[in-house]
Amino acid sequence: MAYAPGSGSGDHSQTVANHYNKLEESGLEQRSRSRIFYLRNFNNWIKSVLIARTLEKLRAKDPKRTISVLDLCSGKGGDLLKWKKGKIDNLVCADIAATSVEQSEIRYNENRQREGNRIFDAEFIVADCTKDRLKDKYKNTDQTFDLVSCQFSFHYCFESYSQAFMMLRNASECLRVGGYFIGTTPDSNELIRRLRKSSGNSFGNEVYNISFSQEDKTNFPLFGAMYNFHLEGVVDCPEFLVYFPMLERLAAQFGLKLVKKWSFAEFFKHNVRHKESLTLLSTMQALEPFPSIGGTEPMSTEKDDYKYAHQFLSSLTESHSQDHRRPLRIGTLSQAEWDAATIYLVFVFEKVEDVSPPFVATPASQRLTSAPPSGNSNNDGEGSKSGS
Ligand SMILES: C[S@@+](CC[C@H](N)C(=O)[O-])C[C@H]1O[C@@H](n2cnc3c(N)ncnc32)[C@H](O)[C@@H]1O
Repeated sequence: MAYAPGSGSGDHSQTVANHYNKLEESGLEQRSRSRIFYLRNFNNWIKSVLIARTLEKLRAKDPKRTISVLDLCSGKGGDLLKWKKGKIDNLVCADIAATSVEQSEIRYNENRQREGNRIFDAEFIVADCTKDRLKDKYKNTDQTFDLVSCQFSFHYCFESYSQAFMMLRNASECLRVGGYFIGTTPDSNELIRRLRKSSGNSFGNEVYNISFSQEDKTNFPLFGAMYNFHLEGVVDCPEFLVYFPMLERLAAQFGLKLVKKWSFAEFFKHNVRHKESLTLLSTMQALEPFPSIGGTEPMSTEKDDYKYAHQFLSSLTESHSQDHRRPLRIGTLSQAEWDAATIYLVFVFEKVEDVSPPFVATPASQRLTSAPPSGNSNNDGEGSKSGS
């Protein structure tokens, strides 16, 4: 199987913007009734931990430093609270969906009022982060960042080489040396592995579905490898495979070096050992109580969806003393939600040098010989891996 050079077949940015603009903001009550209530909370937990750990790393290097953040594709401001908890000083949010940007600005202003102005300063920009140069849009012409975050959105830029180039330019151009570029995005190896296991051109379950329009399961273009992603009640739009070795290569041109890449499963296992992250897991209701708490129905009606939780609980019960009064209860995700969560990976790049970016974009794809992903999930581990 090979990745072939490609430049993307069409412009889907507007389709994506329209989709997110139309998306209603759901209230807490509505969210808690959603089939993916715990999945959404789990994804939020991943982001919270990633953000908190990265801010810790920045502060360990220089405790007194003020912290400026760029949130690329910031959406409706779902991470505003995380930035507040992280006690950052400045935030710039940019997103293509004008309605979302407006909603996030309102949310920020309400928050600022409640806090008597004692929260970070913020700026909100409507922009296509894959086509517009953000440096030209910041209020502060000398703007620099310590952290750039791109959550659940980076994949949109792999529509074409020039879009990926601009996204990385935006991510790195104002990032200071020693700063980090962090994000979450689908793992193309995992998507292709699941696609190949399926009999047709799509796969999924009751909470998510991914369908490819191309018939060929062996060759994918480096850019513009499109699939439709459907997540129950939240997302239904075109996305693009991010071939990670290509991302690393492009990032290197902008002075960004991969520090770490984890699958969500690895990230969870690693961070759940951390006391604060464990506490946060329960505060954020990121896992479903099993067995369910009196009177509440389990999220999934499929008994098999809790097979592993059941086995784990039985093993605990056997080793647990019999005289306790409260029933043993653990946290889990239904299998369908876990399968949707484990499509994703977490990445952390560090800006290691200020480079003059190659502003004339010679498609690196032209220079990349076929570089097959192994078809194995989570196999790249730590550090960088060349794509050719
Ligand atoms: C799944 S949402 C994630 C939002 C936010 N980062 C979060 O984690 O809550 C994807 C976001 O990417 C934005 N987006 C998609 N393509 C974009 C582009 N080309 N430029 C800027 N934003 C884009 C969408 O408008 C949407 O708000």
